[in-house]
Amino acid sequence: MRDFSKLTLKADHENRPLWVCPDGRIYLEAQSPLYGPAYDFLVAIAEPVARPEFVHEYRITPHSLYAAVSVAISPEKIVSVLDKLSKVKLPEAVEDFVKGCTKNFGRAKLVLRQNRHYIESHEAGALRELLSHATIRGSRDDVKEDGVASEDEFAEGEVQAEAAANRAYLELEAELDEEDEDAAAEDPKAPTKKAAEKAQKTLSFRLRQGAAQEVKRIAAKDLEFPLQEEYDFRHDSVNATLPIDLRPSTRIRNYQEKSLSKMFGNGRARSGIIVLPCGAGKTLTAIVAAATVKRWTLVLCSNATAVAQWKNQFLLWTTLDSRRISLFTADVKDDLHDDCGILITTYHMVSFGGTRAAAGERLIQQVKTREWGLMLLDEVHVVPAATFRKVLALCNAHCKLGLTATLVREDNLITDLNFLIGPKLYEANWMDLTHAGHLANVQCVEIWCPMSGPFYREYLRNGGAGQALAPDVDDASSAARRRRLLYVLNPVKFRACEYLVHLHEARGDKTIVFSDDVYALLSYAKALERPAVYGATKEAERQAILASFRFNSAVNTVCLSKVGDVAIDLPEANVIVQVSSHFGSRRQEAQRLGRILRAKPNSDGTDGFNAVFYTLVSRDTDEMFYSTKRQQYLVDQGYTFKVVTDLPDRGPDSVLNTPEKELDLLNDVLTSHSLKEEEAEEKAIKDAANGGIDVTRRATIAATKLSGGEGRAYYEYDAPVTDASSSKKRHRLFKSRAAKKARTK
Ligand SMILES: Nc1ncnc2c1ncn2[C@@H]1O[C@H](COP(=O)(O)OP(=O)(O)OP(=O)(O)O)[C@@H](O)[C@H]1O
Repeated sequence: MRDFSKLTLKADHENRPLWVCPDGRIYLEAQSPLYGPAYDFLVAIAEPVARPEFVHEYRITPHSLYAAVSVAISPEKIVSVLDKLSKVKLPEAVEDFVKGCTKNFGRAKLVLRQNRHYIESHEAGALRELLSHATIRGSRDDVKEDGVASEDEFAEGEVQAEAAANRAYLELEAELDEEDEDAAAEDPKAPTKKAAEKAQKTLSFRLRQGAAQEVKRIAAKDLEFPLQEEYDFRHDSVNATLPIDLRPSTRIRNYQEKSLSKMFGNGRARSGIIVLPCGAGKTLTAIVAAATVKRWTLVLCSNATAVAQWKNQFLLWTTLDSRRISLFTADVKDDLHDDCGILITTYHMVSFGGTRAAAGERLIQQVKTREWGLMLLDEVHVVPAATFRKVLALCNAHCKLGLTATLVREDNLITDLNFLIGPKLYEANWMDLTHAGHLANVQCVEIWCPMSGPFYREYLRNGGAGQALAPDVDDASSAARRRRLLYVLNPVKFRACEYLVHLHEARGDKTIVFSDDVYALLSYAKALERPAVYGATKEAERQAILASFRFNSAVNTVCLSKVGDVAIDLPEANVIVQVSSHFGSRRQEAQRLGRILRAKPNSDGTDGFNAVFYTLVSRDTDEMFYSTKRQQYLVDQGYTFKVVTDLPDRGPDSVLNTPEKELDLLNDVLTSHSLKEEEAEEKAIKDAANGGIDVTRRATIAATKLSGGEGRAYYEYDAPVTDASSSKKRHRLFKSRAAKKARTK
């Protein structure tokens, strides 16, 4: 419990939009006339935590401050603007935190010259602090042979190396000491010519090949000394220029411009991450960055389909000659352009450690030895941490731009991204983009489906709702799988899905039925008589199904497995019916919603919504808990979930309209223990990513975290579950428990 009652309100607090709390939390009133400028400022200096309709929550963290300072917002400015916008007197703790966290920012830089990394600083003390860490010291290359570091100074050191391994460090130590002494001896009020020269002098030391990443990580994490990465591309006289310009018809939107202005703030290119919702145009934003830097550009995608899409987008938005774009995938290995060009490939193609064919080997050597001007990293949230690190260690780029829709991962690479790529440069607000018409206005609906009696009985026998496994069920993992199938194929849920598919087809909508479980997906597709695309679907068949969904008005529904979460482009889709989801993954939920986020004209004009995201959840099962957890990210972006407890079904027209058919389905579920479809799916997803991009990482979460409705916003339609009429729809086990509880009260 946080008590902020001692904050001192300013007299004119009504005119100010922020509450700044001593623990670094900031609350923004979204109705304030100053919302626009306050939002722009906050998004630059703090992390958005939740942005529902009326009050947004942000938090100042060392990373967010690092990002702010790297886009040239000084600590003094952060403090003064916060104070100006705050309704309360700025807490001292906040001021101290800002100053403490930012004291080292911008003091040293990591720069690339002739394909080698250097740490540069104007301050001797900064380099000494960095070199005080044994690993950084050990990562230092010989400083004398490159001639870049001020050789005279380093050579003047009086300390003799006692051990060969320590030699370079000791020399630098001595030089840095001398530099400090000189500086202290000078009168700060009347700087001499020598002092002025010294102030301009850039000290640097060179790092061993491949050590830059680790040095950056240690500097940021252990020494709280983030190394800035900037590329002065306009004055790069070493690397060739790429003849790339935007087409005259290309117009970028204001949020795309804003994100780019953070990247190119001072005429140099800064490394970092741009976070834009799915469908908001990350690709074009990155293409504009490439057209600004105009140097060798390496684009890394999560799979081969995305590689082809990127090439098309470069040709669509720019005047670049297609011969300057090379692709590197399992099937295509274009040579790099002789002069200057763009290479589009996948993370896996670069990180692959096995034996390559001659063409692949030749290309990868070029990738490794080239000094890339810009590296564009697509979908940074889905790449496995090890692959990511390997790719970044292999390729040297002056500037790295990461792109993502959701800066959430179920592993801890998110904090690592701050030093592997750079700080978050910009994060757009989903709701602002929706209101401006750049994204579809999506209505999120959760439909609670009671379990049918026989299915629930089996669910409990197999260990559902905290029950012990029935004596004849001995294999816990098969039981878990069976439980999952039982709630996914719950006949009530099936009929709800059938109803929605028919409803939206009649309205001329384009509907995607999503199921993570392939067995369930195929069962739904077969019963609904609609096409399905999943991991094992052959490429030609997949293309044919997706093309007919997009362009044939007679094919308005497609069933998709998790292969559809990334790199399947279906801009026409405006309805999602999610029948099965992968545990509690917030990222996957956001990505799925992203499939229907492309801006579209109102299809029916109801309530201003032009897309619907239905999640069907079997009541009183584990799915309820997972669903809450999954929705958290979207709730934080301002989406509200309407809960519907009583959806009509197709009655006698349903394909599951008799108890006998339900029992047949139950029988199928109970006899289908095999995991082979799931294994085939995993393999196909990996193959699609050229062997190894894990898009299905499972979350390991404490059970307690699954149970709370923390921060969840929803409206319940129809009768609330606690009222007497709704208890009729409850499963009898819960009814008898509720009755027992009532009796004991
Ligand atoms: N400035 C713009 N002007 C016109 N169209 C744009 C603009 N920016 C993006 N678009 C269009 O918006 C659509 C979505 O763009 P894009 O595929 O880059 O989005 P994304 O953010 O990468 O989405 P996803 O995460 O789903 O891949 C594309 O059809 C693109 O052509």
